[in-house]
Amino acid sequence: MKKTLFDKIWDSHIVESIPDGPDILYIDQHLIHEVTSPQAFNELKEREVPLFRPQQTVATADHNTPTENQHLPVQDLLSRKQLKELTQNCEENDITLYGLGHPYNGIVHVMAPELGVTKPGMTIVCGDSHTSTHGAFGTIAFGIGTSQVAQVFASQCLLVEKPKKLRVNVNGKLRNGVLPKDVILYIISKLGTNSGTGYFCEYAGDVFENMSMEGRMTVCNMSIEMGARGGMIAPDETTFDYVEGREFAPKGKEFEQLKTYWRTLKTDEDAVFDQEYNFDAEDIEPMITYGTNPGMGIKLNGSIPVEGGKTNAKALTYMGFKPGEILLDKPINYIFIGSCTNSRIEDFRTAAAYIKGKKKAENVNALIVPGSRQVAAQIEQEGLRAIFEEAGFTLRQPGCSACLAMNDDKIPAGEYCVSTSNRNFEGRQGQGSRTILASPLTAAATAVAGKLTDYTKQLN
Ligand SMILES: CC(C)[C@H](C(=O)O)[C@@H](O)C(=O)O
Ligand code: SF4
Repeated sequence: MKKTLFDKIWDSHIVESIPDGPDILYIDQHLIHEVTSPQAFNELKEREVPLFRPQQTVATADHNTPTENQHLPVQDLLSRKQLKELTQNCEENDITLYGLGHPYNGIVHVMAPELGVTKPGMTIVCGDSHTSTHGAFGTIAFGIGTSQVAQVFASQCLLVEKPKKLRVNVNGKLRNGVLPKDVILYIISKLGTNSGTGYFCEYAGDVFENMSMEGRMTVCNMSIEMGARGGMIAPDETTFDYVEGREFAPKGKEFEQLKTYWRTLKTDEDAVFDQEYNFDAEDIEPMITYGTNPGMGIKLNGSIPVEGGKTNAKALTYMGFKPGEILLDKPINYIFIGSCTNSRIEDFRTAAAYIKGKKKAENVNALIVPGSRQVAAQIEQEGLRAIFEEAGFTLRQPGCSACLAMNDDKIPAGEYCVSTSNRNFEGRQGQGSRTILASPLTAAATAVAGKLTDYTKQLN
């Protein structure tokens, strides 16, 4: 039978299949962070079950971590306690931890790929919904709940129902100034936040084939925002080149052998999907969201839909917008370039290229937060820090930061923030804060103009 990329990886990881029931799936790599691991460790302790394969788990601290003075003891008591707990749990269970201050520390979905922990053909889980990011490498990667974290700790396996299969094809050539973030915001705005429920999504077509790994990660990251369990892109030469030479990537002959296997990881022609959607690259323009879920997206120079039902009315009240309103030229006081969606080096290169020689507007607080220590180091090496600082942007240390305000980086109530993160839920960036999701280029241009602005006119 013809198989999809998803089938190939899934089927090769089945330890046992329960007839008409779930599969027991082998998990190659478990990633953990401070927020969703403590209960799972406690469960193991209570039941006196040892960790089965600690060498297949990697830990980082990212959600609660401060983005300033990371060399000092953490000020916030709750965060300090949680980080200490993570350290202790990792020590007691022989788990490698790249904690705060470690050169490999960063947001879990940024540091694992850049270290070569994430590789094609794997199964990867983490107690975090945006684990879908790793699907960019042609892996089956998805978020799990805390009790499942304990299950993986104890058995390196997961009891899980095989999801249905969905494919989103985008063909053609993207317009100038349209970034991967615009592509995924466009897809979600067209399909809605529930379209992926029960499915695992494969992204296919010219647009993804021509995308960098950073771009592919941005796209796969937001799969969960259309309800999909995960998203993936077939690995190709772009993927292999990215993985090659990374710290934990296989080397030499082993790498070459793996590459031969990885090349087989693509959907067979004529393989059947349960659902399929097609889009034209030429139709995609820079996107922003106007509401309180990531599906409420419009073109940067478009207008808010007039018809939208109750959710829309509630969302618009929260956002302080009106049906039919055009958001271009709307004054914005905060921008945030960061989060596991857009905090990789390419995102900062794009922003810096636009910002270079310009200044942020007086009214704007512009926050730049790299996804990892390695990205921070690259920003330094490539001279991007000077560009950001001369333009009046604030460059901080790595972490989830203002993506979810579990730390000190919060957007004040009532303020708009053009943010490169993935969620615009009520209060997501701080109580009463209003998030407008966008690409790093839209965020950078907003900071310079002090308002939402159509930067495409400035591009040549
Ligand atoms: C804290 C964590 C459980 C959560 C997630 O699962 O996504 C967070 O990362 C988020 O983005 O909301
Ligand atoms: S950056 Fe945001 S979306 Fe990503 S893991 Fe952290 S909190 Fe979740």
